[in-house]
Amino acid sequence: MSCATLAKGLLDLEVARARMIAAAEPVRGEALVALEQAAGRVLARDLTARLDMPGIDNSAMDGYALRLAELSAAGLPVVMRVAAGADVQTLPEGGCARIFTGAPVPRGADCVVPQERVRLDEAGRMHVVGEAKPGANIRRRGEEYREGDPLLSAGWTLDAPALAMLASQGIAEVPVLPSLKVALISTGDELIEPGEPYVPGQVYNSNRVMLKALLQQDACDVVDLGVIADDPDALREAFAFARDNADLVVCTGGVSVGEEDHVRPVLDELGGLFFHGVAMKPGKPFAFGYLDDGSPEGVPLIGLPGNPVASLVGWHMLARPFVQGCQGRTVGPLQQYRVRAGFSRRGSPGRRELLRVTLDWQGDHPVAMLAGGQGSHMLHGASQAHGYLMVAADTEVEEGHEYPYLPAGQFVD
Ligand SMILES: Nc1nc2c(c(=O)[nH]1)N[C@H]1C(S)=C(S)[C@@H](COP(=O)(O)OP(=O)(O)OC[C@H]3O[C@@H](n4cnc5c(N)ncnc54)[C@H](O)[C@@H]3O)O[C@H]1N2
Ligand code: MOO
Repeated sequence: MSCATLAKGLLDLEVARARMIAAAEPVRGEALVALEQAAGRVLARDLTARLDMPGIDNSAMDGYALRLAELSAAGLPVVMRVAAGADVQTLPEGGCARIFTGAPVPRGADCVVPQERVRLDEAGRMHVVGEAKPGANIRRRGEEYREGDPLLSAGWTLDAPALAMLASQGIAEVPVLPSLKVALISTGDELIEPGEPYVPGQVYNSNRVMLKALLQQDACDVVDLGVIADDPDALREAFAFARDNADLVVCTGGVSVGEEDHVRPVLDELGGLFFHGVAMKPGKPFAFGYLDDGSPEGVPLIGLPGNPVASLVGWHMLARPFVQGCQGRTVGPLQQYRVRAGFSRRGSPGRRELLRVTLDWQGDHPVAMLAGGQGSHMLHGASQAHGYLMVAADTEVEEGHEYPYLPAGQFVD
């Protein structure tokens, strides 16, 4: 998108995203944690295999292990039985072994035939029905990787399959980067907490639980400072505490231009603003800066808009890539592919719009439909969405035309 089309004073979304990624400094240090505690954590060092995988030749099927050369119309007597966990034995000549999935293939056997493809005669001899091929159904030692081969690189996020692979190597503890400590602040005199009695005019604090969940999903340690009043002194005090007790400060609300919006002036006073205002809808008044802690740059602060969906979009597009960079994770480009719109809609002047949509897969191609109301205060649509349809500034959405679609799965990887 050309910058000429941007609303005045607003940064292009891709430029803002690139700035956030470039500004992220990975946390330093290393901690050894148990595998069970390591989900979502980031690997601090490259890991190599301790063992060949698989560790021994073993059977891929419940069946019979044999020497192919010994197969004849007379069949083979079943002379041994090997279950998973047994020692590696040698197959006596002229016989076959009853074998189970994962069990060590006896020395000498060169094929396993699944039990569905054999017939046992009255004398208990095994006959293969159909063809048997050399090496069939044997999982060879080291066929996946060998001792010393690279397994995972530093910066890898430890998800369930990665943890399972490490467990399969007998690894019980992993070296990870320290958790990012994030102070979370909600601002707004109108905010009440879920569970409190409803008072018309007051607003339940939904950003707090949303951001806590998002931060925790990304394995951050959250220092929740609760709600801070719309008052510069209170905000100053909260920012100073957050700066001294966290690696990053995230606050919501009070980041726009009204006289009740104190985030920007207090940030100017306690540190410095890096940028404020991004040409995206929702999420325009996104602010990023540093709180001065005496170091060259200080403690980063992200100011997300108060409107809940603006906060969510600001997190997905800009705050999360910064957090991932600070966690030592590699941040890739936004994943997108083109999808046809199943609706028409007027364009957003000067701002790229991120419409919350569902994908309808009933036809021969997916069609994006609006997931619900698109106001930046409308959480229902956001809760139903499968992803965002990204529409350039000043661009009308025309039914049947294709637009970039950003699947939501990329924001929880
Ligand atoms: N004159 C202008 N007014 C506004 C502009 C503008 O450019 N000029 N921008 C609008 C846009 S866009 C957005 S987004 C909002 C963001 O404003 P703030 O970040 O200052 O947020 P607040 O004013 O504090 O609150 C906005 C809205 O969100 C509700 N809110 C706030 N915190 C929470 C929370 N924790 N949980 C649930 N809801 C929350 C709040 O009650 C307000 O309804 O500014 C526009 N205005
Ligand atoms: O950026 Mo605001 O989020 O349009 O409502």
